[in-house]
Amino acid sequence: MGIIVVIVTGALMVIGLYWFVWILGPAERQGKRGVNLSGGSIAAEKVQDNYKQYWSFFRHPNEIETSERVPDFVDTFYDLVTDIYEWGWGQSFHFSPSIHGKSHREATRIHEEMAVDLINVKPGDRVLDVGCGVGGPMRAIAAHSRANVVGITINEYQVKRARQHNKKAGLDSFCEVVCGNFLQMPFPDNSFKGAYSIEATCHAPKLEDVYAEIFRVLKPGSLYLSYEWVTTDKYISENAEHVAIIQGIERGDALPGLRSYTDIAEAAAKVGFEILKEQDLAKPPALPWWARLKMGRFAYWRNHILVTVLAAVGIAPKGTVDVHEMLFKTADFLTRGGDTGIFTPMHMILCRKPVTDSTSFDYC
Ligand SMILES: C=C(CC[C@@H](C)[C@H]1CC[C@H]2C3=CC[C@H]4[C@H](C)[C@@H](O)CC[C@]4(C)[C@H]3CC[C@]12C)C(C)C
Ligand SMILES: C[S@@+](CC[C@H](N)C(=O)[O-])C[C@H]1O[C@@H](n2cnc3c(N)ncnc32)[C@H](O)[C@@H]1O
Repeated sequence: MGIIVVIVTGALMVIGLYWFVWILGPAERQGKRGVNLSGGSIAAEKVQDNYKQYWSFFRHPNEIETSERVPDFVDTFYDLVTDIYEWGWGQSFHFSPSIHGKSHREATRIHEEMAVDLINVKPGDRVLDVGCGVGGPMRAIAAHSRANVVGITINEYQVKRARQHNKKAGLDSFCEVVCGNFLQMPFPDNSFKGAYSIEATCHAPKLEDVYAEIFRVLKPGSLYLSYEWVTTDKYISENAEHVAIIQGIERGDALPGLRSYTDIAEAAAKVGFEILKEQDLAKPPALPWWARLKMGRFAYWRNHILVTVLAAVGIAPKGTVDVHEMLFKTADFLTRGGDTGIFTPMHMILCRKPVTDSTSFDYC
């Protein structure tokens, strides 16, 4: 009898310790804890309703390409997912190629630093981060380049989080965060010496519209780099499995219809950019960007149990379980997109705003 009590007590202590570490401990070494999951700026009791509205809107992404309501629903999406992303992924909301011998964190940073290295900015230059999330890339880029980075995101909650992180990292004098729509940016013409967007412009219903805005605010002669989400040349629109994978990615990531890799340079050229370079960074010899998603599978199950328990006891908002389940399924679609090679989240394009006779005077 005595031995059974000891074993049961020991087992309970181990389980308790496990939950303590995973509930109270942050998933990616820093950032969110499970007990702090929220619905962003949405009141806890409205999270489930907002999730339902989001889901019914994004059920048919191809049919909503022209909808003016897209930015509002993208905003709702980021209220719903921002805490879960930070908790389970970190402060950089994007993928990067895996690198032998380097951690995810290091690989992420290398991918971010490459973006700013390619746009040739100097210390003190004013650079625009289009769709900045909670600012993981912005901080890495400011620290690496000593440029002044201005980030824009449509989501108020992300602005709050990004400013907190900037301050905590001691980078608030280099990093500014603005809440706004990248389709109508609150910046004067010719006001930035460089711009980049990391896995963000895929949310624009029409790529030309956001590219035209970026073109407008850039100084002539300066460079813009983007990592785009696209279907590759392996995607066959008559293949039912391919279509299901792409639809799964669109629905779970608030995308108003994924574009083909051929659309990117076309959109950039249409608004006036010169194309300097275009490359799918996911192609071999790059190691799979989706390896991190695959490796996390066990953690997702654990997170699912955790979120269910936290929602049941009223710590996390009720709809958190639905949102987490949606992300769980999305991770699978993304992995299949990577395995089949029909999708890439890192189709890179590097462009320049040309210097014309009438504008050359502005570039100094
Ligand atoms: C660029 C975009 C976001 C890309 C990624 C940062 C996110 C895409 C899918 C997300 C996740 C899927 C599974 C989640 C898991 C179930 C949970 O337990 C922990 C968080 C996840 C790993 C989450 C993290 C972020 C993503 C990888 C899009 C929106 C354009
Ligand atoms: C997947 S996150 C990437 C964030 C950041 N680039 C990173 O890598 O961490 C996409 C970002 O684009 C922003 N976004 C989407 N649509 C937007 C719009 N219309 N205007 C401004 N920001 C937008 C989202 O709010 C979010 O911050």
